[in-house]
Amino acid sequence: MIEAWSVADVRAAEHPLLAAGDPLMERASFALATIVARDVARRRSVVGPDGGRRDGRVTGARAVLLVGPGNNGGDTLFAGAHLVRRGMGVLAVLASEHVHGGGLAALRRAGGRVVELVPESGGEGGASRWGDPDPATVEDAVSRAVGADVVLDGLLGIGASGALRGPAAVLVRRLVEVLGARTDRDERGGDGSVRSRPWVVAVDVPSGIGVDDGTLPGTVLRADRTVTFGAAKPGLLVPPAAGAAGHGAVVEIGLALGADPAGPPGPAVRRLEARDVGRLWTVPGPEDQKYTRGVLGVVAGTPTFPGAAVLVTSAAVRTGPGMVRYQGPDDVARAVLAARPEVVPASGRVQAWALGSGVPAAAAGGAGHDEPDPGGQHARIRAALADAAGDPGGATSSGGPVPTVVDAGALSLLPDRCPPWFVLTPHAGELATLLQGRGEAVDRPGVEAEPLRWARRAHELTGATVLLKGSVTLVVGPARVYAQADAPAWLATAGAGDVLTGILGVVLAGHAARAVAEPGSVAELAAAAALVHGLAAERANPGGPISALDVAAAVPGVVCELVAAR
Ligand SMILES: NC(=O)C1=CN([C@@H]2O[C@H](COP(=O)(O)OP(=O)(O)OC[C@H]3O[C@@H](n4cnc5c(N)ncnc54)[C@H](OP(=O)(O)O)[C@@H]3O)[C@@H](O)[C@H]2O)[C@@H](O)CC1
Ligand SMILES: Nc1ncnc2c1ncn2[C@@H]1O[C@H](COP(=O)(O)OP(=O)(O)O)[C@@H](O)[C@H]1O
Ligand SMILES: [K+]
Repeated sequence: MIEAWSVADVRAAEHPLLAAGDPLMERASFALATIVARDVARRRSVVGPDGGRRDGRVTGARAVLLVGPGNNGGDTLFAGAHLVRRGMGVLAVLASEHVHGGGLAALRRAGGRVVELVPESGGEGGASRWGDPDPATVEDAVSRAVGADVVLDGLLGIGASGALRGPAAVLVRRLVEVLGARTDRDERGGDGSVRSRPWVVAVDVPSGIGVDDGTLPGTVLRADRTVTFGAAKPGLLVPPAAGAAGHGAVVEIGLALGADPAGPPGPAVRRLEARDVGRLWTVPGPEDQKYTRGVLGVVAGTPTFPGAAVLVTSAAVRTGPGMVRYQGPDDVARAVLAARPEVVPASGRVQAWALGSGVPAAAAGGAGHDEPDPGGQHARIRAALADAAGDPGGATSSGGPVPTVVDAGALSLLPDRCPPWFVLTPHAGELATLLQGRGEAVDRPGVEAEPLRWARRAHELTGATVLLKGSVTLVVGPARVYAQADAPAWLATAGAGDVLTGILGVVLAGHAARAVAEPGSVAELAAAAALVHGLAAERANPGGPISALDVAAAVPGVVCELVAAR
């Protein structure tokens, strides 16, 4: 599991170490330089006599450091000194009135070059604070950066507030413009020697991201790699900022995060990895029979949208439940059975529900709609929601509350308050509609700009666990947040969400008692389902187009590998 800690928690953990004189910056900058040198060697790899590639030389490679006012700039300058000692040509661009004095002195001693960023007009005059380094205009600095092998973004770290300001902001905007015009295809010629884009390494975080909330308050230089110190930060996992972080590397610097029982309750954001999910998968034993393994009840699809019912049930059957029961109009049930003869088209006791995929939302206010209840599915969903909440008077009694996936049209049928074992699975547009219905003024772009904030808000307003779908799937439940980024972008295809509904339903059915008794566990189960969904999408056709049904077909293989590796 990757654990991301808030800025406040990182600062609190750093405090006693700094007070004791621990050389945190030395550790951080040495590790940073080691990773940068390794990346540069890989990027400069050459074809050997045997035809295989081997790492190239670091000596002679060029690094440009973008240096801001704080310790983030300090880390970058010290790392620059290490890179000079490894034979690299290093140029620091000072983008701030003040920079870390010790770092600057170390870089100079090592033999690194320094320029001071000045406004295009030539500056306001006055002596330079940095021992008269050469002035560099934004255009100079950009052309140096673009021509380098590697650029280290050390403008701002966890001390950032809001968008980059001042000359650093101008520099980054221009650099992004120039780099944006170069495609990844430009990177390497056939002999491996052509590089028209430098490798960009963000120091601790890409400068100017919302470190705790994952927002992008202004232009940010997208990194190919982020080397982060002590622990991952939420903004490296949460969109949209996560998209600027590239590959991750966490450098251990001795912070005892999570070790103090009186300290913070846990990481701000978590990301499950494959081995975590293998461990929590329910594997049947000899004593099991179909009813002990978990039965999933599905209410999905309408005569107009029968495909969703086929997709939910297909994915569910492929995920390994004891049984899948389907409830819906006869012609939809026939389509389900034609695709999946394993499905039982009758009501009965279930350990989890999957509701609403392919069912239109109820019209606001209810009355006056052409077809107020398409195929009778709204009535079935209402009954199932009451059953799931533990209402004993319902037509289908499961004998107690059961965990439930609430997708698509079922989101419009929720009660005011839900138990945390309801998992709402909106995409950004559906989340905006749900929030509008509860008095929030937010639209789809608003949700996309601040998905963590709005998923949290939906959790607060409804009480339910909220799984917000997207390239990174966010799950917010009681005291837990997960950010899963397991899926290829090819998964953005109609019906993919229905497949997730089926997978998640079966995961919940396999852990029904725990989900109800320990509300905190529901978010983890939902994150696990998102991981399986994403891996199945990749496995369905690595690197190419996929159909939703192909994702469902790939689930058994993914589960098999996860379980075998635990
Ligand atoms: N934590 C750890 O364990 C370790 C941390 N380490 C390193 O320290 C880094 C944190 O250092 P830091 O506290 O000096 O903050 P950092 O981000 O470099 O700069 C703050 C300065 O930027 C300014 N500023 C703020 N926003 C701005 C904006 N939008 N646009 C322009 N300027 C802005 C702000 O000015 P102010 O807003 O206060 O006027 C202030 O002067 C951390 O990321 C890591 O790299 C490691 O060395 C080892 C262990
Ligand atoms: N850019 C992307 N990269 C990876 N996965 C994505 C991306 N965009 C969407 N997804 C995933 O694809 C699925 C789409 O679901 P949804 O929007 O509900 O579609 P549908 O309702 O047609 O099934 C979700 O699981 C979502 O997380
Ligand atoms: K940075």
